[in-house]
Amino acid sequence: MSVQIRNLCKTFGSKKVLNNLNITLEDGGIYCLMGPSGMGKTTLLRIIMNLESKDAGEITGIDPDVEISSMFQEDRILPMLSAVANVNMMYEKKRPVKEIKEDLSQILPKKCLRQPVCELSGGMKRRVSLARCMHYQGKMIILDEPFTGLDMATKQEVISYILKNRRNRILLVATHGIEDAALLGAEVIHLENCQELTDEMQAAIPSAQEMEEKLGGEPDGLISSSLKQMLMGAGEMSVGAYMMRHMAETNLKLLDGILESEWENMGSILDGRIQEFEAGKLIWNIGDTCTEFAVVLSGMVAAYTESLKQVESLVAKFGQGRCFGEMLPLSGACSPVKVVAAEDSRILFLSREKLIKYLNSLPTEKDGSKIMFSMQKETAQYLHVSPEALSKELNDMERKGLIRKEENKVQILQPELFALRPDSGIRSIHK
Ligand SMILES: Nc1ncnc2c1ncn2[C@@H]1O[C@H](COP(=O)(O)OP(=O)(O)OP(=O)(O)O)[C@@H](O)[C@H]1O
Repeated sequence: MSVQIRNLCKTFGSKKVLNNLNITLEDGGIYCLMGPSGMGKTTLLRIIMNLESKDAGEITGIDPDVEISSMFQEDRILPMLSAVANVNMMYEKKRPVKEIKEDLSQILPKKCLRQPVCELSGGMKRRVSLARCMHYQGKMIILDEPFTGLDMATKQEVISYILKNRRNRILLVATHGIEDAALLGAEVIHLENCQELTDEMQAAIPSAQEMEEKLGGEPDGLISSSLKQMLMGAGEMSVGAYMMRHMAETNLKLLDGILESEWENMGSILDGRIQEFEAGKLIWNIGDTCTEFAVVLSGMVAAYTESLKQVESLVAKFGQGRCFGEMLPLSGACSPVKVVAAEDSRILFLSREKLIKYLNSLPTEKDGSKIMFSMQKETAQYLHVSPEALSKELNDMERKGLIRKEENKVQILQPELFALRPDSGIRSIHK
């Protein structure tokens, strides 16, 4: 059953904060709550959680006392307990420490898991709070500014953790970053669009001109929200580059099931070559045709895409054991990204031809085409649309002249519609 917020009103003294607010949160939906600072995001979340009284209106479809797990703007963790103990407190019947440690090590360095959390950095404490929240069972997860203090790479790890552990619960995240919505595959709820604005509220909202100055051009409302977010988050990234980022987030590995110790051997079986790259050296350039499949044997590589304005944006980082650009050699596509060694790295390149033969000889679920199919399905799920809806949206956009679909790429013809905030995560990182 969906959660319905109807005609909600809240006043503090003489200040109207929420005025006849209406929002519906569908079962299993992912939402980002956005709005100018002071617009009432935290107040709304607190009312949903029954921590703040409302003046009028009703919220149905959720029992706030037992069905909501939440992460507040401040970390509500016990400072003298370890991360593991803080998380294990969420269970009446304690879970094995090993299990909690394994879970936490997805977002925290292993060595800090048994330390009192008061000794951890601000960003680490945020992650302990988040893990506690994710471990509580319920119907809805509420996160208030969960990404403060996290760099882009950590944020991607944390988002991947959230998506993996969400288990189809409603996810409502208050945030200021539009790229967070794209990374989460969330529908954006603009608080100012869901209520009757008083003159005072209206005055607090930046004007279109102020927004334009701040954002460098407002995106148009032509395109459906999930796809628009995908493209905004992706900048002028091709679908291939976007999928690459998605793969980094979801930790998909084509070589899953093959022992790490076997990878170098695969090099000899599959006509592979190992090459060393010093930090900063270019591995793949945009537009290179990929005929080889690359595995990071040691070090770290970073993939960047380039916008029409020549701004480079980090797509994803791939560390030891990760394969990058899996889809590209398999489909024989041109590289939509530039890959650079972020540290001194050893890369194993496998021949595409031999690799495909090898994959075809594997049991059917390891077959290349099936992997490609599941990737598409995953991307559609990640964007929170059905695969049919995804392809329909792309067709509609093509008809409107917004994009041109190529075999493996989507070229954006009107980039101004997808303008990015200059302060979004999509920024010039690499010169
Ligand atoms: N307990 C309170 N008493 C009086 N005023 C309050 C109280 N809580 C919030 N407010 C006011 O209500 C308005 C909305 O605050 P709220 O924290 O919900 O905004 P927000 O959108 O979450 O802001 P931010 O993005 O900066 O976190 C602000 O003007 C704030 O000063």
